[in-house]
Amino acid sequence: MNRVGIGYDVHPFEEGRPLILGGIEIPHIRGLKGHSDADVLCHAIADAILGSLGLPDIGFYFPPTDASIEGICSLRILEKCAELAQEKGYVITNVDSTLIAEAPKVMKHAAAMKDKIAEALRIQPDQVGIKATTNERMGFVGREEGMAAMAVACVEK
Ligand SMILES: Nc1ccn([C@@H]2O[C@H](COP(=O)(O)O)[C@@H](O)[C@H]2O)c(=O)n1
Ligand SMILES: C[C@@]1(CO)OP(=O)(O)OP(=O)(O)OC[C@H]1O
Repeated sequence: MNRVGIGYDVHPFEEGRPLILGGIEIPHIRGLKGHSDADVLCHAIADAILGSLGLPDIGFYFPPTDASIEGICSLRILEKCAELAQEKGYVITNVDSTLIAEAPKVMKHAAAMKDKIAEALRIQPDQVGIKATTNERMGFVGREEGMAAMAVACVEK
């Protein structure tokens, strides 16, 4: 059986934090705000996988109220998603994602992000899609107030 899930996330920028996307630190003048490392791309991918498995969303497994996960590396969240898929007898066929951000340009880091995400999900880098677009200067992304990400995941058993 094949199943598909979707995920979406958004985080505001915050001065003085590192910018973590796809499990790597990307040079930029500021990072994203969050209870976790605020890796908006990994969060969208996590929700896509959880959705494909018919499970509750990321906040169920990693509640924003849980002080013990403050600053958690979102690759750990993807590892949990891979565990849950395995427990339910599914393999992750592929994930695809789009980061929506005015700046910085991220595609030069796509290969490094794919490697990290694939390792956490126990799949191959070519099973991980990463794309990026600006928001053509429109809306909160266009004003550089934050970033958004969307993702889909396919699983099979
Ligand atoms: N944060 C971003 C946004 C975009 N890119 C790359 O630039 C290309 C053009 O983006 P437009 O929004 O102007 O269409 C896009 O296809 C990406 O390759 C990026 O690297 N980082
Ligand atoms: C993983 C969590 C934990 O607080 O990360 P946050 O940084 O709060 O990010 P968000 O995408 O708003 O919600 C997911 C949360 O469950």
